[in-house]
Amino acid sequence: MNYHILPATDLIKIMAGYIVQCAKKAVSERNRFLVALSGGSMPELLFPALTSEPVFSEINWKAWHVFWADERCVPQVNPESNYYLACKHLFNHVDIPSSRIYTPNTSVGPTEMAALYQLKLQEVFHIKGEELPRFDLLLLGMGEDGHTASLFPNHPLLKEKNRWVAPVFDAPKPPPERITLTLPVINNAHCIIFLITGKNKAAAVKKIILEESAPAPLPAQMVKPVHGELHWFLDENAASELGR
Ligand SMILES: O=C(O)[C@H](O)[C@@H](O)[C@H](O)[C@H](O)COP(=O)(O)O
Repeated sequence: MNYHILPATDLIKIMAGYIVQCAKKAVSERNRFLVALSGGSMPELLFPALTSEPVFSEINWKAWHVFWADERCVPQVNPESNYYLACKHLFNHVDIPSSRIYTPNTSVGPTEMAALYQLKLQEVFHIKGEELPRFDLLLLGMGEDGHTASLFPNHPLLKEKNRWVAPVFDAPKPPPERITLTLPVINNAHCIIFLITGKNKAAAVKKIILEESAPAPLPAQMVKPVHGELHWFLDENAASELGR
């Protein structure tokens, strides 16, 4: 795991630079960039750094294929929707073809929404047989309880082995109904970058980094790419209990 601890403005600049490199590598090796976004504070904090110079022109936006690590089961026009936030802070400012933005269908219930999203992954990643989708980049946040995507502490979905996308009916962070990528898919990514800011995350960050061998690991702690890179970008507030 690689930690980057910096004041918030520098943190976002450096993180944007990593995203540029990751996208360039994917495009040069595989001709496209498969990324999954998160919601929460990330769109507002990070996306303005991607949509403005010097980063904006460094990115081949037409090569992006965009999924979500999780989505809330709310209409897409609802400000609680992760798609809505991505539109506001990213899609409205860049030229990603709309056919490459894979928005979960929120007009059906969580079970069908998750199943349809899994089929979409299968189609776009050209999966046949037993393989797992392999994202070039997953952008993840972490809640103060240590949840990531919509995988919450002590939830049975932390043990999911088969499904790539699962419905959630009981998220402790509202809204309760969501869909989420599961750990096997998350941990199969080429690169995973967490953005974690704010003092309210400091206790969970401390627990994860300094008490690594706790008996019940927090969801964010279970994110360990099998054959990929893991980066944690922490602002000084989130890192404030690390006793550096
Ligand atoms: O839709 C969501 O709720 C998210 O994708 C979720 O996993 C988020 O990333 C964390 O809760 C952190 O959110 P904050 O950055 O707002 O603390």
